[in-house]
Amino acid sequence: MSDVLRAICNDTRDSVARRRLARPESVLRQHIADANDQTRGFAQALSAVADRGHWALIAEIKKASPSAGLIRPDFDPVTLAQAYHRAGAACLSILTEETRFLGAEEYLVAARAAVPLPVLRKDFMIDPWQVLEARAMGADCILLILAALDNAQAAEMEALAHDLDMDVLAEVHDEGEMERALACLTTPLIGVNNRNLKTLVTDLTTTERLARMLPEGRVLVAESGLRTRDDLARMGAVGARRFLIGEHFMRQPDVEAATRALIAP
Ligand SMILES: O=P(O)(O)OC[C@@H](O)[C@@H](O)c1c[nH]c2ccccc12
Repeated sequence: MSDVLRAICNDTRDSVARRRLARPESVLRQHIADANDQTRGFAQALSAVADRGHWALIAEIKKASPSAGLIRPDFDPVTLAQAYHRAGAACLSILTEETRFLGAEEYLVAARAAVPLPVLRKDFMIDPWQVLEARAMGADCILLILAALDNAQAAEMEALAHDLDMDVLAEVHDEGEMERALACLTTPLIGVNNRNLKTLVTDLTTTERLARMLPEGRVLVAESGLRTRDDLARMGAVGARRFLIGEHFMRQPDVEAATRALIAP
């Protein structure tokens, strides 16, 4: 069986080596200092919505994916960000991985400038340099995929993100990764990915199984494969109030209407 995650991380390692030559750590740090841009409070924005009893949506901007191929040919990150914002999304998630997801740093920069929402940089973080890069491009939160990291790497990247005032979404897919995330990370945001990144198979019972492992002080983000109000209700039944949804919205001609329809009370 081919391991998609491993292949993507290998490509990412090469691409990071190239990008780092153009913008070494000192350059990124100077850029961050010069920009003097405040982050927007990603976890806080989700809680503000969830605590009022509404579904808190992290709305994803994604042109393509390894499982679906090209999802949205007429892709415009600014139009999509504005539609999500008008529809009441709490936050955005923007793919910056270039090879398999056809993402780009420019998409994140342009979308974030167009709306006041906090933004997750959705990428495969395997090197602390990428955390600085994320902050330099304007990310308010980074994703740490436990399946791609050992505990020491995850903890180091989380500490750096927090130093830079970014939030961290820890992503897990099985019991072992959940235990590791809870043991080595302090972030409240625990994402359960219903999609196995090694096989790309999606199964909503993943969140149902892992939700019960969450202790007090951590909050669940249900990720991937969510398309219907029934899906959200199912995730809600095990305590999820926060959802990360991309492909379903990217396939809709009217993204604003589809977003409203899914998260309406
Ligand atoms: O498009 P979906 O099935 O609604 O899923 C969104 C998001 O969860 C998915 O893009 C994702 C979750 N974890 C990831 C890690 C890397 C790349 C992508 C992802």
